[in-house]
Amino acid sequence: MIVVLFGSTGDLAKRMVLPSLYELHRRRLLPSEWTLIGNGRGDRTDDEFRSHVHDSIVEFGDDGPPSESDWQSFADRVHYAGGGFAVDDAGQLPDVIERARSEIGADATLVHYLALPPTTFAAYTEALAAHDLAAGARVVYEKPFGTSPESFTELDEAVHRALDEEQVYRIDHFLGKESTQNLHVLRFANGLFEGAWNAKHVEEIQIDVPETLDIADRAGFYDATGAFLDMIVTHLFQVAAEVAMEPPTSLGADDLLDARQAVIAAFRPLDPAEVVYGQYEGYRATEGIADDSSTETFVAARLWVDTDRWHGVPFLLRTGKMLDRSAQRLSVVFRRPDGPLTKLPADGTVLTFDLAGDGAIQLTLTVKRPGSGTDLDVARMEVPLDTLGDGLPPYARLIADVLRGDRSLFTRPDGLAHVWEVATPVLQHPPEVHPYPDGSRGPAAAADLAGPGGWL
Ligand SMILES: NC(=O)C1=CN([C@@H]2O[C@H](COP(=O)(O)OP(=O)(O)OC[C@H]3O[C@@H](n4cnc5c(N)ncnc54)[C@H](OP(=O)(O)O)[C@@H]3O)[C@@H](O)[C@H]2O)C=CC1
Ligand SMILES: O=C1O[C@H](COP(=O)(O)O)[C@@H](O)[C@H](O)[C@H]1O
Repeated sequence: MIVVLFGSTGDLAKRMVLPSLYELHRRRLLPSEWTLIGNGRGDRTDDEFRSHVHDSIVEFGDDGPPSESDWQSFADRVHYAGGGFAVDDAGQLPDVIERARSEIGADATLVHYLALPPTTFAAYTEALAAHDLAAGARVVYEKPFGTSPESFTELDEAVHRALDEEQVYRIDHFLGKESTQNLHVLRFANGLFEGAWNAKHVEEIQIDVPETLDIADRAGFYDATGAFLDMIVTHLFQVAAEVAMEPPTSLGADDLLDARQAVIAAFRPLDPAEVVYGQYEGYRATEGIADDSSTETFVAARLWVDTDRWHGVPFLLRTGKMLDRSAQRLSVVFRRPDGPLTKLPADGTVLTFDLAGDGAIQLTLTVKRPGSGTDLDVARMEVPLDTLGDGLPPYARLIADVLRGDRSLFTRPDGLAHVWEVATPVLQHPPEVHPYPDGSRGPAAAADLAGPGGWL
């Protein structure tokens, strides 16, 4: 297997892709014969690139500096091909690939990872075809796959001129999180939940991803993108689809992918009146951000899923930068049962998937407080997923899936095409942007979107 990492000197490569490849190597999860070729527009020697890879692993890997023996066996397989890569000039890449093929086999599968600015995806795809590097290859696209409905369609067409859909892996790393995958396992493995996974029993779904992070490192990218495209129509929609999907025929790759894409087609186009935008007060003072920027750094939205299962159940989505805390929580809020007990708390039965870090599943229940009488209390139990085994970080997990040829945790163009239809009313009529203090909970207007129990 020959992994070509385009954009290998960039931010994502440094933070995620290179440390993940090393993690897979350390855990012996890479194929027995593999080579990594970093690509970029500048010129570097193999050793200079290896040194960059080492620094990335030390800074962003999970386990600190690599051991000498693990590092040496990794570094020996790392090469660099400079001079860029374009239709009219392929730079050094074809020669470096030829050398790799002569070492590990002429039939080695090519995996191209496009860790590049999204505006360059189409041009690099065309260049792969032009230089005969597309046939039989797997190609990984970072997010966002298109930055508008029009650019999505153009990119999709460019990709399918060069590749069959089976060759394409569009990454959304929230699908690679352990807790996200546990959503369908927990639901379909436990009658307790599958029987109650519908509008009769569920009051609302909340997907809440507040971040304390600012955008200083990525001002240019962020100001052109905003929270709605960066997080809502990508990660939060995909997670919503994981919750909302109908039972797939099996948990096999194609069936899971089908089920997720099918339910996205039932997402109702968002109503701008049900979307709140905010911008943190210090945003415009950031270097690289215009004094009058109206980019949203916070979004709260009420999404409806038009299937019988979810009729009338709001999916409340919220995310923002520079908030008072960081969390990634998906909560299924169950309805209060009719019956002899009155004055039940609105959030007295909640199943929560903590998507951050190693992940956890929490169950909040209304119980009787010990003692005389029937005083109620709300208690929470938790299963931290790392107590059950050693999971892989999301990027490592998804890269391992690409290497195995498993597309179940990737996105598909039919689903993405509908995502743009759902987003269009908001893109055409963006809501007013409410300022919010740095380190706060976001604009007060967002509170009104939530149901009787408020945001959890
Ligand atoms: N950074 C992050 O945290 C995340 C990023 N992503 C996605 O990953 C992809 C890469 O992001 P990121 O690494 O931050 O991006 P960068 O801006 O760091 O760009 C990556 C590399 O692309 C190369 N490049 C090739 N062609 C061009 C070009 N025409 N203009 C500019 N650079 C070019 C550059 O390398 P060289 O100069 O060597 O050619 C650059 O270092 C994007 O699609 C992004 O949306 C997704 C999630 C998180
Ligand atoms: O893709 C992105 O995700 C991160 C949050 O993801 P994490 O799980 O790695 O913390 C977000 O901060 C960033 O803005 C967005 O581009």
